[in-house]
Amino acid sequence: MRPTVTATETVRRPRYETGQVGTLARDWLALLKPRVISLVVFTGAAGMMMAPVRIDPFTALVSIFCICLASGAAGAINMWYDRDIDAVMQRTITRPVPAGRIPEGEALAYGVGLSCLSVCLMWMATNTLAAAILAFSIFFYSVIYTMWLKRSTPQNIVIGGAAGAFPPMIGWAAATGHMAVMPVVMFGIVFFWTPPHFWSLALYACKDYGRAGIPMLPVVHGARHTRWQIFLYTIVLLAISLVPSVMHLSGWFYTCVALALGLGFIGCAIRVLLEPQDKDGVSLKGDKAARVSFRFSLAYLFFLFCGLLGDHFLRLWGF
Ligand code: HEM
Ligand SMILES: CC(C)=CCC/C(C)=C/CC/C(C)=C/COP(=O)(O)OP(=O)(O)O
Repeated sequence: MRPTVTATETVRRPRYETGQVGTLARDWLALLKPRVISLVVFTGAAGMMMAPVRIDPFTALVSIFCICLASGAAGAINMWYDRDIDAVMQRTITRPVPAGRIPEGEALAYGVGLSCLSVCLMWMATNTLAAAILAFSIFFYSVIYTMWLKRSTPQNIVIGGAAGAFPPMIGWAAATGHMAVMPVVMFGIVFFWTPPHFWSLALYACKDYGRAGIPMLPVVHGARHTRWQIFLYTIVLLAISLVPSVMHLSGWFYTCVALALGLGFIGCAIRVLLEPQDKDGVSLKGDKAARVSFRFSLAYLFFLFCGLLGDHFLRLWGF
């Protein structure tokens, strides 16, 4: 059942400029959440490059394009379904569907159409395993996370985070046609990265989520509890990120990168924990530490996977 949104505060709705082709194209692009796609695609490409086989450049490009399409399609379905809550959150009110610039039916058709296209193309270009995981990721993000977990439990992104962790496995499967330990470890890294990534943002977007009636962790259990959870997850993340080193899947270069980034992320989490706050844990400093932690999370994942790739190629070239 679709919960009723309780809008208790009014939010500013921007003026819509009509008749501009560029503006319209930007809206269709915005439906795909392009900045999120960039990192999702990078993790998928990293999974593909870590695979111990040669994949021909054309197939590699098509596979990466399919991950890009699928991630965007899932984002469009997410924005179609969430149009009611996006319309009451300051952060999302300008999105094309709640702002009325793209009709909801067209957004849904776009998301479903691109989903089918991405899976079919992946299947034709690579193999059944890669296409199946791709289809499952779309289903997991748009149905399991968006339609079910997001509105029903504060553990929504812990479980739902699996959707965003599949791309390295998809990349690997596209290159090899089977699974192995390395892509599963990469899945684990993204899986445990997602909670500190998202909860850092949730700390400063808490009012928005509360207004929309979404049970995000800080809304349900408060900011103090969320700060501790971020800290604990960064510790678990450091441990998981060292699994490739412990299992001798990576060498000294990756170990150094993972240690430095992991300690950096824990440092951010400690700053979030110690930030001046009121008795409920609400920041007295405009959530500065949480904003830094969110930005760091993005850099963390990018550079950690760069570390894995760097190590892989260093070893391949005999260093
Ligand atoms: C279910 C898991 C996830 C949740 C709930 C989540 C949540 C969010 C939210 C709410 C934002 C802010 C978006 C906005 O303001 O429009 C964001 C930004 C971002 N997320 Fe995540 N995220 C998840 C997983 C991922 C994954 C797996 C990746 C990539 C591997 C990722 C990459 C990014 C990037 C790059 C941004 C910045 C976008 C920008 O600059 O506008 N996220 N995330
Ligand atoms: C290949 C494939 C299908 C990949 C999917 C990748 C994936 C799960 C990305 C999640 C990214 C994201 C911004 C989630 C936020 O959703 P939200 O609805 O909580 O955030 P919002 O409030 O900004 O809409």
